[in-house]
Amino acid sequence: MSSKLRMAPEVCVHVEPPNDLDSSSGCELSFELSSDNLRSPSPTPRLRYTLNTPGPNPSYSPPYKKVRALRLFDSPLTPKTIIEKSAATPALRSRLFTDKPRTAGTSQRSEKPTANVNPFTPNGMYQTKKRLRSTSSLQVPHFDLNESDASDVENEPPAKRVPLHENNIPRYHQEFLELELIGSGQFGSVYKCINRLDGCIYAIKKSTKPVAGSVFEKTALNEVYAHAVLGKHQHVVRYYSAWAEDNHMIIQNEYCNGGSLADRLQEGPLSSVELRQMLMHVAEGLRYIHSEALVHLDIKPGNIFISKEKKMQFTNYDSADDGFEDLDESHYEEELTYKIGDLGHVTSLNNPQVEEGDCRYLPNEILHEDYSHLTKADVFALGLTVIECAGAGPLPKNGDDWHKLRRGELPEMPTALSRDMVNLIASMIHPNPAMRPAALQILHHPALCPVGKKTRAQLHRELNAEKLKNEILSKQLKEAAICIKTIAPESKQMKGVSRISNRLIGKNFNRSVSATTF
Ligand SMILES: Nc1ncnc2c1ncn2[C@@H]1O[C@H](COP(=O)(O)OP(=O)(O)OP(=O)(O)O)[C@@H](O)[C@H]1O
Ligand SMILES: [Mg+2]
Repeated sequence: MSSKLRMAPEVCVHVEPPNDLDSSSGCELSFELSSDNLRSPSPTPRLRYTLNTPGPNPSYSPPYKKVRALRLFDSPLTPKTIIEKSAATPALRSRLFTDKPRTAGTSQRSEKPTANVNPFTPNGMYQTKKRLRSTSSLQVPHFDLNESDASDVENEPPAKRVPLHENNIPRYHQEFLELELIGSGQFGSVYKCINRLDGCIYAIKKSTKPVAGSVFEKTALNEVYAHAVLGKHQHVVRYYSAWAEDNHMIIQNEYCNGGSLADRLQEGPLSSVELRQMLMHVAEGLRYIHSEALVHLDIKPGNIFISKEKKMQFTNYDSADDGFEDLDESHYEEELTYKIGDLGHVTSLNNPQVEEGDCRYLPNEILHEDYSHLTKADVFALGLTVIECAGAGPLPKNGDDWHKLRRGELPEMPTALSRDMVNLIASMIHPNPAMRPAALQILHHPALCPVGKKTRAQLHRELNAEKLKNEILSKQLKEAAICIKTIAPESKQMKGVSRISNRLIGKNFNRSVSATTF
């Protein structure tokens, strides 16, 4: 593309912009040289210029003050070199030129840097809604004065704007050290990796097949979109990043060191306490997902992950050398957190694109394409997950037993469960989805909230009282330690006292109990 200054009558100069110069520069230039800006002739021009203006008496002199200001005529610079120079001046360049060449007829919008629109973000959902509204208004012809809205939508660029195959980045081996394969499923294989830079462990999921440009690209992106939106909850596997490499989709997630719930079930059913905890955690995760107007649609033990963490069970106090070294050893206990993962089937409640999950956990209504109670499909799948964890697995894929479960009939469950728990599970697999509890109702059910009759305020009061008691006991313990130190004058004697105190308090003795002995 070139901007053209007409020179009359003898010379015609083409101003060739640099390769990355777009037509906007031409626009500016031609504006600058408009007839409005014509000024008086300049002294002895080397070249005689004229503007291609409709006005009378075209001048054979430099056309206007700003061009003279460029010192075109008393410097060896040609218009071409001026533009080349200006291209090298960032401030001016950024004003004049955009980074990408603009082709004729390309709209302003296409020059924006491209990025996908995540359909699960509020903005993405809004755009989908608009698109749906416009489609439905096209299907039912009517005189809608709100046309501008629909035409806006037609002009909307597509949500997926970054072709994966054009965005391959070789990050995997550069950034991560592969430790081991930790699992594989329908979509891909998951590797335990250590990030070379931050030294932390991650679960990296790689699609088995190249997805870029294939029908699986949408599914792969769906998982990334869902992870990106649902990345901030204790009971949802955390997402860090995703990219395409060798046309495969790669997702970097939080590593759950306890494996999947399905792996855990290989060791036998959960106890009633474990079952209660698992149900509470997954229901919390579901409540969060549903509150974001999304549904998981593939809840099952293989997609619930366990994170094991050593947690200190006792408040630590000042660890100065007080002769109570045994007591300073923190008492750790392993704490399990269940997290919902594998978000490949997530869809939005506003515009459900249902991809049926595992048939063992699928409720009847989804098979009949009734999507009016999608959140309850997750509740149903969680109900069956609980049944499996209580020892009634493996669940049937079809046949009479499959139908029995869909009729709401509970199988034999080896784990001893309270009546409340049995009632809760039965309600979760109710044949009528409307009758199943919502995730929040599960959390408030007496089976999970045995203190359900106590109000929040009451629970807070009790908690504060316990904290206060704990604080007083810790203080007493500390004072006792100081007291022992001051009583024992010599280190030899001190050793004796320490021995006595060790004997008195004991390594495995509960600190709060030992404090009461003073
Ligand atoms: N974040 C993680 N931490 C630990 N292990 C994981 C993690 N993610 C996946 N895994 C392991 O990899 C297996 C497969 O993972 P995932 O379910 O995400 O893959 P998939 O291909 O989508 O499976 P599906 O067959 O359910 O579609 C899991 O069952 C689990 O054993
Ligand atoms: Mg899975």
